[in-house]
Amino acid sequence: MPIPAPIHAVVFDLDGTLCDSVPDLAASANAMRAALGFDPLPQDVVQSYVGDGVGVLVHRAITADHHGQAEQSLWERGFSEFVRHYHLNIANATRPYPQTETGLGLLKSLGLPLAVLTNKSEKLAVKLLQDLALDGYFSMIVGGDTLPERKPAAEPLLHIADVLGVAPQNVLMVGDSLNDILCAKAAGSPVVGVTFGYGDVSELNQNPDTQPNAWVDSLPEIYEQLRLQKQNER
Ligand SMILES: O=C(O)COP(=O)(O)O
Ligand SMILES: [Mg+2]
Repeated sequence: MPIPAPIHAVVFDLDGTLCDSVPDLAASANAMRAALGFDPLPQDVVQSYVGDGVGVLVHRAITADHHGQAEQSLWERGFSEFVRHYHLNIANATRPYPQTETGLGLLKSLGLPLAVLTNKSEKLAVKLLQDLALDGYFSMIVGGDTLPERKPAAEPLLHIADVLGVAPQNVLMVGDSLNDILCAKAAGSPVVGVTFGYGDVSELNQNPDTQPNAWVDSLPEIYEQLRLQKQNER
């Protein structure tokens, strides 16, 4: 399925879209669990806890349950231990996906402003993008605590569209998970899913409400589609 034209700006999710951050998130979740006296969790279990920000990740990692709510004082100890450890180790093993930099460079060559919209806190997102040397590609970085609401709400994407001066229907959201797709649909923006992230592609495809406009296996595929769009506009 083609991406609806015209696209005047592209907004990227971070974890599972621009970079594989699960190894460091799992290491920090397990450092936190060790500090609280709990056994470590496997990396794929921690992966299933990613996408709603660090506060929710800490609840899930303490209770070892996707829907779990830790007791308040335990959560506070866990949260401060997680953030302390993660801040120091945020880019130990986290790397951009193989085609991330190529894709961002190609999209910038089309003259499109690029932004990041993540549920990570803004401070951690900025640090991670700086440590991965990706920050220079983006005109804006919006985190889960930048505004009163975070993904899947439309607010942060509408805010980015507003600041960039682009109508929401001309902003393309690129993400790996349900929250990215729901946020884009709520904002009235087209959305592309990446098949290499943490979302479940077949589950998301089962329902039109959670299905993106298109799927790609790499970011340069988005460039190819937008380049053809631009050619056809001339
Ligand atoms: O859960 C998080 O901390 C962030 O996840 P996201 O970058 O995919 O929004
Ligand atoms: Mg993601």
